[in-house]
Amino acid sequence: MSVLDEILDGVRADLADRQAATPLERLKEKAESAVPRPKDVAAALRRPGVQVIAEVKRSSPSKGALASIDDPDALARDYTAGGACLISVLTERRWFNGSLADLESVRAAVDTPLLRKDFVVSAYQLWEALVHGADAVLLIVAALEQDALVSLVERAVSLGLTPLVEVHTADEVQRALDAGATVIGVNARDLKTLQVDRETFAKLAPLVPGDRIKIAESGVRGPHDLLAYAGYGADAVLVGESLVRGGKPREAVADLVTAGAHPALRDRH
Ligand SMILES: O=C(O)c1ccccc1NCC(=O)[C@H](O)[C@H](O)COP(=O)(O)O
Repeated sequence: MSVLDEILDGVRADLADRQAATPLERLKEKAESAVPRPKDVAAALRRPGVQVIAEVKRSSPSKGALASIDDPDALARDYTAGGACLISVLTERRWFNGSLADLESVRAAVDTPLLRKDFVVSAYQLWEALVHGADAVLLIVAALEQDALVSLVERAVSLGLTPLVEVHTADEVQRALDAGATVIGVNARDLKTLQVDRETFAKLAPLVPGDRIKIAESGVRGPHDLLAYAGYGADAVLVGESLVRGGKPREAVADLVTAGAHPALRDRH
């Protein structure tokens, strides 16, 4: 069994518990009564230069505990002050020590668009994302059969959520395009082996049509990695570990944003 399979088993078990506690109809009532329409995440990602997506990440399967992050809203404020265009909030509990409460807390703290970073296998999780303040939601191609991926992309869009469709192989790029993805994340991390290969983006980016938004995920240690990804056409980078471990998240994001704003990178869309 791969790491991804293990993660998905736990996700399905925890999801069943939440569905038993809060029926879908209740989520829908909450969404219709008290939730503003999600923000236009694609517009944020299409701003000039290479954008920075900053992640709230306490732990991970590959590195274990990273940072306690007792105050996710304070971290989100630092990310926003540094210039992040989108904040990724890991909500998976067992491996990442995240929660929907984290998403809700960050939503209350900043106006920056938010990505629910989880292992989505059901439309119920899209409604959860909406109700807890997300503007975008991660859909991992490797975790989904094609019919489920197509259905979840359509459902997310119908709810106003921007699907960030994550790939790691050429076949998954094609599946993402076939599903209508407009925002494609290329994860340098193989979710089955946990190995990080920063060359993955260079290999797959040419397969993504120029009218789609390309995000380079994982392995960004600093501005040099952002510039390397930019050289292969990244519109944005998604960064977790180096930000939560570095001790100065606002400054670290600002350094990445400055690199992404280099004049040579401005006219890219
Ligand atoms: O980070 C992991 O170990 C991991 C393992 C299995 C599935 C997903 C995983 N991480 C989610 C991500 O993709 C990263 O959190 C995100 O791309 C940021 O990566 P990094 O900057 O390297 O922390």
